Amino acid sequence: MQDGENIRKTETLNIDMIGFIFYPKSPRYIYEMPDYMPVHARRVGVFVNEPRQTIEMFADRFGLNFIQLHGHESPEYCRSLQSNGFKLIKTFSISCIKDLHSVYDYEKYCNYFLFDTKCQQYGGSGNQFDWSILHAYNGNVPFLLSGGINPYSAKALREFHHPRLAGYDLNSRFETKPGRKDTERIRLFLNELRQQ
Ligand SMILES: O=C(O)c1ccccc1N[C@@H]1O[C@H](COP(=O)(O)O)[C@@H](O)[C@H]1O
Repeated sequence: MQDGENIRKTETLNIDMIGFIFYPKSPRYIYEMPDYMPVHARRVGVFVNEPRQTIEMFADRFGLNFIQLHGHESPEYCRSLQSNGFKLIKTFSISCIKDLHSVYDYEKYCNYFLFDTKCQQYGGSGNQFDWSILHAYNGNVPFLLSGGINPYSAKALREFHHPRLAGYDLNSRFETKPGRKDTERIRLFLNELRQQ
């Protein structure tokens, strides 16, 4: 998210985490702190194949609680970030069961995994993948479900169960424009999601 007032409003919806995209090619890219930063929601920084110095600089500047690695970062790189005190969310791009094979190499170093749709531009595609592929994931690390989740996804999400599912990542399908969330759309969606 990019705008202070928009962040403040979104946080009132009892969101657990709010994300900041530090990928320069993204329309959501941010490099200066907005005039309001989340207090209750955890701050997540999203990086794509960045060197450690860049992650450290933004983590310090934005007071990040989690680092989301959305590129081709290796297990060794995750190990080194973790040993420097970072809490990690490692993204895996999914289009078939084979895409889950490498996740187990990252287990020791990550607090969460994030399963997103495989696409050309790393993330923010707005497209969903076949969530049933995730039934093949039998690791211990909890995961966040991502990729094109939209205001009409609530029913399907309520019907999707997995013992390690820890949360949902709402991005481009809940925006008025890149980097700005439609808080009313999120509020209605959360109400529907929480229905029995
Ligand atoms: O949103 C972006 O611009 C972005 C760019 C580069 C890497 C990740 C990015 N966003 C992440 O992509 C997923 C899925 O988003 P969507 O729902 O399909 O729009 C999400 O984790 C975002 O944090």
